[in-house]
Amino acid sequence: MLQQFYPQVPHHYRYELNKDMHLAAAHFIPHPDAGVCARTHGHTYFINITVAGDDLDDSGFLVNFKELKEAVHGRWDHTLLNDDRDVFDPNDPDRFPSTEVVARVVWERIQALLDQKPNRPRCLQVVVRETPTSYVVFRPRPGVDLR
Ligand SMILES: Nc1nc2c(c(=O)[nH]1)N=C([C@H](O)[C@H](O)COP(=O)(O)OP(=O)(O)OP(=O)(O)O)CN2
Ligand SMILES: [Zn+2]
Repeated sequence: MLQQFYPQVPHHYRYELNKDMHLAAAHFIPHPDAGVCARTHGHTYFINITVAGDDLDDSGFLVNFKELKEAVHGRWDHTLLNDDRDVFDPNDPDRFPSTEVVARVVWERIQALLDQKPNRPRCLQVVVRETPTSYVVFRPRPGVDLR
């Protein structure tokens, strides 16, 4: 995919899959220090999700690629991210829709999906590219975010 890159996550799982997707969404950062980003504007986010595990499910999948897309694209494509008040909060900087927070909440949503699977895959990394020149990598802390 154009503009995509693949930082490696060290691990010892037998399988690793990666799912790329893009997401058209608007947002604003609700803080005066954000400058022009405090105004509503849009991006085509490029997202890469890395999932790993030792065991496959009954379909021979670590997890169905389509489920990963639905969990993220299905929720936020063509939306104003700030409107999703279950996830984003204008009164809490840790829940502003910055690239950092978007990367973390994508991880949280994907890992919650994976936690329901009997083969227990893990999401090891989420990359969110907001513009051609700006991206964030989120990796869970083993034993803290990821069990
Ligand atoms: N650490 C962060 N910094 C900024 C974020 C962010 O989410 N995390 N977001 C913004 C704006 O929302 C903006 O959309 C992106 O900013 P920027 O990369 O500066 O965009 P440009 O296209 O103007 O970048 P150039 O490289 O200067 O062309 C701002 N900061
Ligand atoms: Zn922006």
